[in-house]
Amino acid sequence: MNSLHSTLQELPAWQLVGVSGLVTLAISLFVYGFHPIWRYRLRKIPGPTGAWLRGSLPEVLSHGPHIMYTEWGKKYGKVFKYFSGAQPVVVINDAELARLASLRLSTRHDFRGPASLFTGSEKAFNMSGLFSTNDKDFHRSAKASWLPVFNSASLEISSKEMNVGADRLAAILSRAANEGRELNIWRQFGHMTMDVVGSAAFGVELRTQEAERGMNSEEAEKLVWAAQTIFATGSEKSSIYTYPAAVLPILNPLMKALAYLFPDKGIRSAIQARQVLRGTVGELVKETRKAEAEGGKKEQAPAVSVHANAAEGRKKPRGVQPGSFLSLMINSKHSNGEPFSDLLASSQAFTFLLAGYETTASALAFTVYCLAKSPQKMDKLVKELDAYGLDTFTPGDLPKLPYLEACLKEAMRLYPPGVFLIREPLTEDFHLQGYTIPKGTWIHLPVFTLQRDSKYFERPMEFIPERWVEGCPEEQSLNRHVPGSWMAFGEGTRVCVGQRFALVEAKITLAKLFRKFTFKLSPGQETDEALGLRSFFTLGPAEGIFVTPVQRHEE
Ligand code: HEM
Repeated sequence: MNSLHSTLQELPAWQLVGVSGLVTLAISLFVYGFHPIWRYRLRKIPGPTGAWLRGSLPEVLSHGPHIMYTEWGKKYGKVFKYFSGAQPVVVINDAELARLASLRLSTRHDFRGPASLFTGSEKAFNMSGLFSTNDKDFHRSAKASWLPVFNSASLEISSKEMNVGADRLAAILSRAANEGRELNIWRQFGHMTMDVVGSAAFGVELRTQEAERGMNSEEAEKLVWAAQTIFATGSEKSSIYTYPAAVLPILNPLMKALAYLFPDKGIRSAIQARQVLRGTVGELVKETRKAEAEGGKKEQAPAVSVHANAAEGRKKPRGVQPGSFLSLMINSKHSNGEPFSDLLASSQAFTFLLAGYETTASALAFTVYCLAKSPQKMDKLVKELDAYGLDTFTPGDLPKLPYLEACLKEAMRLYPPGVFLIREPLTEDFHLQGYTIPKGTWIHLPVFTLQRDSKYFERPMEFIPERWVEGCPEEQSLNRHVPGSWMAFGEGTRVCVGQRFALVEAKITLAKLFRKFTFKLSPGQETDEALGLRSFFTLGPAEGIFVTPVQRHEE
């Protein structure tokens, strides 16, 4: 000690200042790494301590929130906290409280992947979609602009495109069935939903499905790649620059500069994927504007991947025509009467494409997965469809198929495409039944965990569609009907705007496919672990879901 003292005394003053500066910095960093202020503010909420600086981010990244939230829920109860790097997160693991939070909070935190390092117009584009925006006025006018696409008359029109999409998929499945070949149904549904979004929303035939390779399939394949990449590069581990910014936010400007100057693979892919999607959508917006200026000829003028619009030649129905989503956006106005800019209109279309594609594909693939594992339930569904007897469906047919609805709802209970709902009180602390959650805390409502909780569902890990069929004994005995215990589409002002569209699309597809096929699950995928279930915000299998379709009737 004495020798340290004398060494310090011998140092010139400037070196002494430098050393004390470094020591102070090291001590501050050391203390900061425990996040004492946040820990104090959230002291009444239990949760894992986590590692210095990184908190529990490594566990969440490596196992996925679906596993960690379930594990922590068992240990810490109905409200718990953890640190995602420097960021405090409160998880509300109670159905009724979670529902209350989703109803009362209308702002979300943004994601942390490469997109969090974007600046300028790229950032503005990213933050202006209906999902990402936190501007309440803009959100209200944007949501109102979206809604006509999902009213009954519009869905009636879109359902034609949905039937076409499912027919194309059936053609692919027929080939596989004839060859006794397995295929990745998750991937196939991904292509189909991309096609449906393309035609129903933009009046464009993307033709991503393999049986229908059109002249634009390469371009469409790029779109699928781009959408997948945006989902895949959403987390902190996608780039070397995102993790440091998550644990030490002070490094954010430096990481932004480095990512700009020396982009790594994660940043490059994220930028490239956005460029592909923005380019496509931007062109569509331009074409739509041009067609509108020329006098409403839009329907003949989709910009890219143009094939004859499948909906051409119909009588004029009342709903929104395929492709008119963009016209709606272009003609939308802010609450002060100002029209949406091209950037805002494009950002909505970009959101439509992203939000409407993987979620619906996963819901479909997991329904086939659950049914393939439960031949008796599959048989019951097939019988319901055969008794109904149709091969082409309109939205009006769907309420007459209660078991179909129950199968989809039950699969989405076990495998909700969105693992948790996201909220953040931005401007003031949030008070929830005795808990005070300071503004700036991320709030997660763990849909996956709640929907598998034995508090709300008897035999929660079993696929029992009957718990959703009104009047079935299981509906009473296995389902406690607690509000908030099934929230696969969210709740409140931020509830999924595409819910009706997704349900019509998924039901029509399942109805058409199970009229023609049953499915055999390839071995080695029977459990979540074997499937390599992974999650970040969305839930999916590691590689896919592999099934062999079996033709029900001779072709
Ligand atoms: C099975 C399919 C789908 C599932 C499971 C799903 C799920 C969700 C969830 C959980 C949310 C967040 C809700 C909340 O925070 O309360 C959401 C929001 C959203 N979804 Fe979906 N979604 C699906 C299909 C679609 C489709 C087909 C579209 C578009 C056509 C779409 C567009 C959106 C948009 C724009 C939002 C943000 C709404 C807002 O913030 O106001 N979704 N979705």
